[in-house]
Amino acid sequence: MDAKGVLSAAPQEQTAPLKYVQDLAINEELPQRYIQKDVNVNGKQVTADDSLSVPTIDVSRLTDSASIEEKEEEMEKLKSASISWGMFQAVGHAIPKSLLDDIYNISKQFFDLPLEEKQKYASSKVDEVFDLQGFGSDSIKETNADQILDWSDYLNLVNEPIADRNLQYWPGDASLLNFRSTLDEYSVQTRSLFEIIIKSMAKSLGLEENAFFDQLGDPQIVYTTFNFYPPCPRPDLVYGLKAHTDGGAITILLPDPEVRGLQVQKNDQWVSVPCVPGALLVNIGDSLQVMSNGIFKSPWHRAVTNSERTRISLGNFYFPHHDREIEPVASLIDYSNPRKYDKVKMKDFLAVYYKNYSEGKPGYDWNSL
Ligand SMILES: O=C(O)CCC(=O)C(=O)O
Ligand SMILES: [Fe+2]
Repeated sequence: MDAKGVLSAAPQEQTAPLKYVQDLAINEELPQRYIQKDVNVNGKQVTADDSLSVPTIDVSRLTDSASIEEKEEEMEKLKSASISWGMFQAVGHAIPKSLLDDIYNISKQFFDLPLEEKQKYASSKVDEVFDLQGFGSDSIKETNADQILDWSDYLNLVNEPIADRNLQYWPGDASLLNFRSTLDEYSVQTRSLFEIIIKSMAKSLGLEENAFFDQLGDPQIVYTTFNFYPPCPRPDLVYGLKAHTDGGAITILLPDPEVRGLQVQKNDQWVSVPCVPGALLVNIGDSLQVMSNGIFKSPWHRAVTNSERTRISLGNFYFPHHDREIEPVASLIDYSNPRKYDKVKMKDFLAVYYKNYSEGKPGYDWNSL
């Protein structure tokens, strides 16, 4: 999501953030509540097996500019990546490198603003279900007093539908020139990429191309989250973002072009995701895992910290509308793959998802409640 703050299980007061992590990184000793108790965050669990690497999909080969053979071949790769990893590097996506550079630079400029300026866009308490927007940092939720905090600040925005944008949280030109126009341009382009991917994913399973897309409803909800991870004095003990699954159908992530930090779990091992210039990282979220009846995986992933360099990432999260009900596509249910999930209203799904998220559990365990 994000996850981390955009959603809230129920209307409730939220404890104000203790501090922005950017401040902590400069000024203070590491507070206890960021320290993981039982893991060596950057330790042995990370695989050294070089043959385990996140697959790459050439999106240009999924479009009409490709031959039938190319399309079939790439669709097969997409299917296999979605089943076995739930994550891939998207290349050939037609979004100009200059636009990726612009949106990255704007993100960096936002976090570089003086704190008083950023606080103009600060998240306030949760006043509506599923609505914590703005600039903030991880905070202890009432539902989970033992929560260990993530070493990151964020700016969360509802991006689509455009009518639902809450512009008080969107840095305006007086703070940061071109923030809105650049994010707009980036979002138009990532939306086309999202549609190509989700339709190709349906076709790769032999479904009609809108089988997943239509379940998302109209309007769909798109959240944009900017993640800012300052250098951390104890990267061995502290997560930038604790392990989680994303809740939407698909996430399109612009990872930091130079600083690694994202890790994804595969075969019970953590695999570090390399920086690939010009690529976007796509991952499946819990709602698409449900719609695909568990055939596609919503991967368990996390961001680790480092002691030297700031890292920034930017995610666009494509969600079904809160009022939609989602369920496995009927033709993906059969004797060999019986129904894994009941029909569920997104609102109910998200309430459980967010609770699980803050407790460090996979969101899709909602079905066990
Ligand atoms: O910073 C990253 O690489 C991961 C971000 C992420 O997983 C998220 O925002 O949900
Ligand atoms: Fe994520």
